[in-house]
Amino acid sequence: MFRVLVSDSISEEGLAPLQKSEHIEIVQKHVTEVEDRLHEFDALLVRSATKVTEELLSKMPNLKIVGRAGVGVDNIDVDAATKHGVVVINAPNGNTISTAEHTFAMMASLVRHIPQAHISVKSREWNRSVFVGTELHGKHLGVIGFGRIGSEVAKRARAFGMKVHVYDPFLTKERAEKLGVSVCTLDEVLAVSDIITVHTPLTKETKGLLGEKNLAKTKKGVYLINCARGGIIDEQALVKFLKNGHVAGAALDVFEQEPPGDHPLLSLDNVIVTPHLGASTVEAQLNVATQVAEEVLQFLEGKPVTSSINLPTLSKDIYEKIQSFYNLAKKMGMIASQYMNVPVQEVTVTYAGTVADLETTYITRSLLAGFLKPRVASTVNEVNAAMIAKERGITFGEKFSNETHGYANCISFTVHGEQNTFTIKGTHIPNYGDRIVHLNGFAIDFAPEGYLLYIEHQDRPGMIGKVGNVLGEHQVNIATMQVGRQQAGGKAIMMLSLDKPLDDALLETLSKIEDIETVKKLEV
Ligand SMILES: NC(=O)C1=CN([C@@H]2O[C@H](COP(=O)(O)OP(=O)(O)OC[C@H]3O[C@@H](n4cnc5c(N)ncnc54)[C@H](O)[C@@H]3O)[C@@H](O)[C@H]2O)C=CC1
Ligand SMILES: O=C(O)C(=O)COP(=O)(O)O
Repeated sequence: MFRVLVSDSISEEGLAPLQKSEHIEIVQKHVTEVEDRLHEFDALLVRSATKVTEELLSKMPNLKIVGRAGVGVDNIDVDAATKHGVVVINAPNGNTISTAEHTFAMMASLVRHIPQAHISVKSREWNRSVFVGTELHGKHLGVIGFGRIGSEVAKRARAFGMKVHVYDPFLTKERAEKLGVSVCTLDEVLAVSDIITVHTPLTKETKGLLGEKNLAKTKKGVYLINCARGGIIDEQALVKFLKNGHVAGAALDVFEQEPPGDHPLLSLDNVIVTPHLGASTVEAQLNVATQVAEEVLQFLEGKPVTSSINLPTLSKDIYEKIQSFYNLAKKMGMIASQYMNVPVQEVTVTYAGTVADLETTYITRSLLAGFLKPRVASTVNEVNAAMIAKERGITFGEKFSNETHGYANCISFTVHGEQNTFTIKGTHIPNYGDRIVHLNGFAIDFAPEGYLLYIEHQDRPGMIGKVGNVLGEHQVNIATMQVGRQQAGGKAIMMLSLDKPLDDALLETLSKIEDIETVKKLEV
């Protein structure tokens, strides 16, 4: 049974995929109302109100996934989530149209003074001359951030006969041409626009992007719109430029602090505001809730997520292709880690054959997670494996090669310790399974599963019998056994799979058999 905490107001209808599952219990309460139960939850669903902080995450040790029913994840400490091995997903497309429409509603309201006129008429006034507006037709619209919402705003602006100038450092000319907008530098947008609307995420680069310096580069009488994130337009600077008349008016759906409290902006007549309503439509809420509910359900069922913020995203098709390698890699990592139970500085994974054409980043993360699992007390998985490796000073690299050793695909994993190096090679054979085909310089062939016993010894007659006897005497049944050697009479290895785990005393007994050099138990 999985428990999902829905902390913000999320469409009931959208939660249906989760509600239908008999393996899921949904609790719809704010995180602060279930302080004493936080450790029970496997998934957390939020909008922009709940702050998913490091502190909250550390109170939720069972948490596996945070679903943001919306776009912006600035209320989620994604680095902390990654550190805790918690996947963060969002619903990037579901509220695009609603937010673009809201931006447009704000733009029309702003230049035609609709909110102010509305209040005036409701106050029994009839002041037509005070509310003379300007047309949108023929005006220059500056769009800063030309992603999903910015481009939908631009389409609507073109339909209104506006000229659209776009600044987005990641925008290709090709995409801009397709949408009939002109690509500009930030300074060009600032200089030419009658109205500027921002549609970027809030990042180090965009925080205060429209501050005093850049506002001074705008046309006198410019209108500004922010339906993206509070802080992209610096609020203090905005107050100054509204008061001195350089900025004719501003329409704000978002604020640096939400709610903004008694902010000076709210006292200015040329500022119109809404309480973060961009995504608040029935349609958008249904879309985003359905999207995250479906993804969370899939994830809890062990399937891939498609809109993860802190994992490489995979389509279902690609996931199905890599799944076998992903499992094989994890097991190889676990074996290597237990074999080299010493400090490790560097690991390298090499892909050859069909696997080399797949999304190997994901496979490498799985391998690293398997490798770190026996070494790390806290949760380690594909989400945080790279971060934990880095924290522990383990460098890791990916290579590609043509050496398949006769298999259709081959993954090699080399671990460099202070004194020695260990290499394991594995392959996945469809309809047969995972096989380890090379271990520390020996050709071998075994399934990486269950309780394994690895022995390095001198190749002498009777070695197998001696090991079999000791195990038999201690009631340990051998399920399978594989041997390998470099040359007759030289160094040899045995890999046994056992029906139960070995205790350390028995391991000690085995290591004392003459000509046995190394004994290791490996659990996969
Ligand atoms: N008011 C509301 O209720 C809602 C607000 N939003 C917010 O709207 C914003 C845009 O959302 P989407 O269009 O879905 O995101 P998106 O990711 O599709 O687009 C963002 C664009 O900003 C561009 N960008 C990034 N850094 C930039 C910079 N320094 N200068 C200029 N451009 C930059 C990116 O290249 C990208 O094209 C986000 O902040 C999101 O959180 C989204 C939905 C609802
Ligand atoms: O999706 C976004 O980025 C939004 O800002 C929408 O926020 P909300 O879900 O309405 O609290």
